Amino acid sequence: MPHFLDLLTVTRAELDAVLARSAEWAAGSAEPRGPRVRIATVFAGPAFRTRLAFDTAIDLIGGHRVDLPIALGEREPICDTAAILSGGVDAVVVRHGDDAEVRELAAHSGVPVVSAMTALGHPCEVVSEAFTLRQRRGSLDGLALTFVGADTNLFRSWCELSTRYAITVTQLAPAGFAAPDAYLDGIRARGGAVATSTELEAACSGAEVLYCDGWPAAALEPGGIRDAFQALQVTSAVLELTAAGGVLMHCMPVARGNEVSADAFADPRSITLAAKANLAPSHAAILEHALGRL
Ligand SMILES: NC(=O)NCCC[C@H](N)C(=O)O
Repeated sequence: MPHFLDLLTVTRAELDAVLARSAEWAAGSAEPRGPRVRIATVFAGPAFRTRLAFDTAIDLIGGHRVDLPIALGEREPICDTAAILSGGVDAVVVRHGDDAEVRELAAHSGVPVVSAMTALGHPCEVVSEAFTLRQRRGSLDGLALTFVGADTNLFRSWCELSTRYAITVTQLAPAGFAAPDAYLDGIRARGGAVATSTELEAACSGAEVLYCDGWPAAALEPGGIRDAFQALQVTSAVLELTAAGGVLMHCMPVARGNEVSADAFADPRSITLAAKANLAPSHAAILEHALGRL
């Protein structure tokens, strides 16, 4: 079953096909393939952008979206939810914090399961951001990306992508917020190129992409940790350190004045909003991949 739960269990060839198909959807030149499908969405939280993107994506590929306001694992065993979904829809898109529970759903599912974010990964978002960068520079290979933030789901999906393309991912975070060495070594063992840094200038100098995530909850309180994150804020001056053509991307929602200054976010080098416009086309391609249509 071609589930889409992370970027380690898809091949580079499959990702290439997803990116190529994303370009067709983005250009408005694609037509749905195959018969009409029914796709369930199970989203924890508001998931504003993700709902919008998947609703559009499902519409693009010729599907009907069945939005299910259920909380995975809350009222029945996940295997029972999986059994009902398998009989009722052609694929399931799920946003749920507990990564293991999403994998449990997939393990029991007779239809493809696509992760629309867990605490450990955000593969669809990163594919969409990567698609945006590929459109700009022609290829992903050779990309140097500095991830500004804690060890988050988005950071991990970028690390995973670095095992599929020649991307170097450097995490810039205060001491104590770097991803564990065991995780980073696992990525390296799979061919990924990952590093960590606590030094703003060193980590951002020459980067092609500064990718920001929001602060962890602990950094929102006044005091030491907040100050440590504040010191790594991406400002216009930090953007000046990047390589020629360097860009800023933010996963959103953005907290201006925290991880990024208002002027840096508004800078023409911030391609965040252009990237978000690529969510629907790339998600359409991911769904087609999961449905075996690429
Ligand atoms: N565009 C998005 O889906 N953003 C998600 C925010 C990611 C953040 N690390 C979170 O887990 O809340």
